[in-house]
Amino acid sequence: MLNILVLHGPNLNLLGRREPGVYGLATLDDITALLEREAQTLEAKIETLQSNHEGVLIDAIHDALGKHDGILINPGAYTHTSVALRDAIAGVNLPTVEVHLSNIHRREPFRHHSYIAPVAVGQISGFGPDSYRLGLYALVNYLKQKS
Ligand SMILES: O=C1C[C@@](O)(C(=O)O)C[C@@H](O)[C@@H]1O
Repeated sequence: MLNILVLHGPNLNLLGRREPGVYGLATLDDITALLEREAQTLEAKIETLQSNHEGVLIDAIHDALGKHDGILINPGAYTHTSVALRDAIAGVNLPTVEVHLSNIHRREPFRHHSYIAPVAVGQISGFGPDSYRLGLYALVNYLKQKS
């Protein structure tokens, strides 16, 4: 059974009350429940972590080696700032899919650039909680085709 690490970056613990006009009303628990259901359908397993700290996310990526087959990540604002997160993903070389609730490309210019995208298999952006569901689906299918 494929084992996927789901990572959420800073401020995503506030989902549900954080800028609902941009991010909607779903909480992180709602998204985890959605992903658990999708994982069951795909016959995959997920493990979830949210952190507001760059180093904790980097450690989790390192720890994924040998434990997880792929990574689904919403890096939050670290998308646009973190060379270290990008290097961690490149370093472990585990297939990674980047997701965003909002469409980062139709928002402020500083959100248009992602340090993560060049080291990801792909990016899904703009579909609210469905970005995660579609991302998990795409990642699992990618891994199944590879093996
Ligand atoms: O924290 C976030 C959330 C986000 O990653 C999204 O899911 O739409 C988009 C980022 O620009 C922002 O900093």
